[in-house]
Amino acid sequence: MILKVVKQRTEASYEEDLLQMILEGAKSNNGYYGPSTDNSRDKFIVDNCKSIYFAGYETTAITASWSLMLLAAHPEWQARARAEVLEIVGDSLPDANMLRNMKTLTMVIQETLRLYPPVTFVVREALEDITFKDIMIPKGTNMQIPIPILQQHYDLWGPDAHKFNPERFAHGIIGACKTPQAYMPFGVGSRVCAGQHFAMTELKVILSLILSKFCFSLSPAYQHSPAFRLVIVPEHGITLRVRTA
Ligand code: HEM
Repeated sequence: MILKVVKQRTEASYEEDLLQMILEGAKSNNGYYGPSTDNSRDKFIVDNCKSIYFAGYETTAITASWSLMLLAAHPEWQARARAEVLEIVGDSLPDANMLRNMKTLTMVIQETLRLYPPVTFVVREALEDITFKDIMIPKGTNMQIPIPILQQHYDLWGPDAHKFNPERFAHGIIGACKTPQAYMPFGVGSRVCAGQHFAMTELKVILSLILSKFCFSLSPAYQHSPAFRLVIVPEHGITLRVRTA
C-alpha cells in the first residue's frame, strides 16, 4: 500500500510533507540497507513510514483519551480550558497562532503526559563501559529508564505528585519540577521523539475542537484501570457522558 502511494506521488506530484522528506532521504540513504538498489530504496521508505505510523498513532490517540478522562473528572479544569479556547478561537477554526496561545490547554496536556506517559520506558544500550556516579555499567548492558516513576516521584514533584494539577506547569517544565530532565514523556537527548511538536499540535486541535462544542463528564460505568501494555491504556476503555456546550 505504501509503495502504491509512493508510485502515485513520484509520477504525479510533489508535496512539501513528511512523505516527501522520506523520499528525498531515500535518494541519499548511502546504501544503509546494502548497495543502493530499487529494493533497498523501497525498504528504506516502507520501514520509515511504518516507524512513523507505529510511533505516532497510538501514542497520540491514547493521550487524547486520557486528557478527556482527566478533563471529565476535573470539571473546573474543563471549564477553564473551554473558556480559553472560546476566547481565543471564537467561531473560527484554530490556526497555528491560536494553538500557540492556548496556555491552559498546554498545561492540561503536559500534566496528562506526566501522569499517563504513553511510552513507559526509554531504552539505551551502553556502547562502552561507563561509570555513572558509583555504578559501573559494562558495555552491552541494556538500561530501561522508567518514565512514569520519574514523573511521579515525591522528591521531585512534591506531595501532590500523584494528583492532577496542571497549575504546576504554569511556569513551564522548569517551574514544575526540581529536576526538569525528570519530565520526559517524549524522551530526551539525540533520539528524542521526532514527532513531539506535531503530537502537541494534533492534541491541541482535537481537544480544542471537542471543548468548543461539547461538555462531558465521566459515565458511572467508567472503571479506572490504567494497564501497562505497549502504551499505558485504560483497560476497560473510557466512557463519557457528552452534551452540547
Ligand atoms: C503523545 C504522543 C507521543 C509520545 C508521548 C511520544 C513519545 C516518544 C518517545 C518516549 C520516544 C523515544 C525517545 C527516546 O528514546 O529518547 C519517541 C520516539 C519517536 N517518536 Fe514519538 N511520541 C509521540 C508522538 C509521535 C508522533 C506523532 C510521531 C510522528 C508523526 C512520532 C515519531 C517518533 C519517532 C520517529 C521516534 C524515534 C526517534 C529516533 O529514534 O530518533 N512520535 N516518541
